[in-house]
Amino acid sequence: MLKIGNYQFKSRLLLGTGKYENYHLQKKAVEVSETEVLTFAVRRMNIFDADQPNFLEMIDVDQYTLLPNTAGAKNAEEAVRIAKLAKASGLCDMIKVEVIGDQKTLLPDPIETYKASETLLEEGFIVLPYISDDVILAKRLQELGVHAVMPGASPIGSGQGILNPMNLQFIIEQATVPVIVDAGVGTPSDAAQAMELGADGVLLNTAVSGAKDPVKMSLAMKSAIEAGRLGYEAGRIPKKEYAVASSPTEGLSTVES
Ligand SMILES: CC(=O)[C@@H](O)[C@H](O)COP(=O)(O)O
Repeated sequence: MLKIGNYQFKSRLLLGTGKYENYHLQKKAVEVSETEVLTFAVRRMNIFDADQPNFLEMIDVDQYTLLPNTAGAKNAEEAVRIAKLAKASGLCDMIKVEVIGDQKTLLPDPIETYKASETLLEEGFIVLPYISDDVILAKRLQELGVHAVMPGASPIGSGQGILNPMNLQFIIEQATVPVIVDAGVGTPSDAAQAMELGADGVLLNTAVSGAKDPVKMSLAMKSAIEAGRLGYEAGRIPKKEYAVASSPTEGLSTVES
């Protein structure tokens, strides 16, 4: 079970809701993923305009936890405003804090993310900050009281996979809250790697929405995350420098020639 604040999820895959070719394809991709959490950018979705098409109308919203995110915010003040708007509209009290500090790399601003998280915690939100794979920032945020940390594998939408597995491992080793690897996952093996490292979950969007066959990729991601988690729980064998025979050679009668 993935536990974030007072929420519990069987699935460890969290899906974004942007950039699909059409809503029908998206609906199918979401269904096969068996995700329980869908994140969406409050500012970019037409949730406040009844005349505009809205993906949420396509699905049974009661089946999902809708995780609003503050994408589009450039500072803490904007992120807090977006989060409050989402909460006031009756959406989830969980918020993915996303404050982008640079439009070219789309990397999160650590200082504004920290400030926004602090205010939102004071306001009673369940706070999930999206951060770079910064070990110390993850530690400081969890000391602040956030409910999960969401380090990026690589830049949003880049599909480059986990660029610094050592940093992720350090974040996971010291974690007292769930670690959700968020952004940059390109392939099922990236997602499996995150889970094998001990991540509690993976949030992804582009790898599925941009795939040639999003429905198939969604299924592949689901399987990879489950396999990676199983592998982590099973415990990998230690790496050795030299070969060790797989078949036991001791205690066997030797065949003389
Ligand atoms: C949907 C969402 O929240 C994105 O900001 C997220 O970070 C996903 O990134 P990818 O598109 O790289 O999976």
